[in-house]
Amino acid sequence: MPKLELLPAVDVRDGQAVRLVHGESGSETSYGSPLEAALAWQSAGAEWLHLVDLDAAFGTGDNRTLIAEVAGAMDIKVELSGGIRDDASLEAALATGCRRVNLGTAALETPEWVAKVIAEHGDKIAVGLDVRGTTLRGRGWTRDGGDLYETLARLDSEGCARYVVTDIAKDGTLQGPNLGLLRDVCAATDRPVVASGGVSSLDDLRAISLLVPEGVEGAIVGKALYAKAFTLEEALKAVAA
Ligand SMILES: O=C(O)c1ccccc1NCC(=O)[C@H](O)[C@H](O)COP(=O)(O)O
Repeated sequence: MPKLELLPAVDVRDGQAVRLVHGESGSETSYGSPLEAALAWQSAGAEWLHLVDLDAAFGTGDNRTLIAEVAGAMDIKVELSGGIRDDASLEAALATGCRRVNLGTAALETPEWVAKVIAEHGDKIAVGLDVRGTTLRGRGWTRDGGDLYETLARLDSEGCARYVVTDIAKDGTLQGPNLGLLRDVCAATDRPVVASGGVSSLDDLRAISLLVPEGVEGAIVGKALYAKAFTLEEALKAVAA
C-alpha cells in the first residue's frame, strides 16, 4: 500500500508565514519568514511543500515575488495555492517551477477556463474543494460557490486529476480532520484526494493513512507543526509504517 504523502504548509500573508483559524482573514498568527519555514520543512525530510498566497486568495494584493523565491529555493515538490484564477496568475504560478497548482475560486466562477486548463496542463492542475458542510466556498473561503458533489462530478467529467479537500470548520483549529468528509469524497470520485485542515496529532495522521486504500493520497499539515504538536520527522515516521 502506498504511504500517505505529507505536505507541510507555508501560508503567506503580507510577507509572513501565518496560520489562520477557519481560514478567516484577521485571525492570523505570524511565524516569521516563509523561506525559513519552507527550508526547515525541506531539511526535516518533506517531499512536498504546500505553499499558499493568502493575499492573492483574499484579493488583498499578492506575495508573488516572495512565493517565486520560496518555490525556487526548494529541491522538493511544491503545490501552489491562492488566487490562481486566470491565464496570467496560472502562468506566473507555473513559472515558479512548482509541481502543481490548486485552483479554488476559478473552479466555481469560471468553469470553462478551468476545463480548458485541465485539458492543457493535466495533473499540474488540482482543484481545492473547500467546504462548509457540503457547500463550496470561494474568494478566500468568503463566498458560497455551489454544491460539493455537483461540482466534483463536473470536474471529474472534465478530467480533473486530483482534489485537495478542506473542511473549513476544521482548518487551523487543531480539532482533527473530518474523516467522514474525506471518505464521502473518496466514494464520489476515483481521483486521488489530498486532505487538508485540522490535523492535530500523529494519531490524526495515522487515521488519515487508513484512508489511503479509499483514495486519500496526502495530508496537508499546518498549525500542528507550527504549534509543535509534533515534529515533521515524527509525522513522516508515523505515516511510513
Ligand atoms: O489554500 C487556499 O487557497 C486558502 C485560501 C484561503 C484561506 C486558507 C487557504 N488555505 C489554507 C491551507 O491550505 C492550510 O494551510 C491547510 O488547510 C492546513 O490547515 P491546518 O493543518 O488546519 O493548519
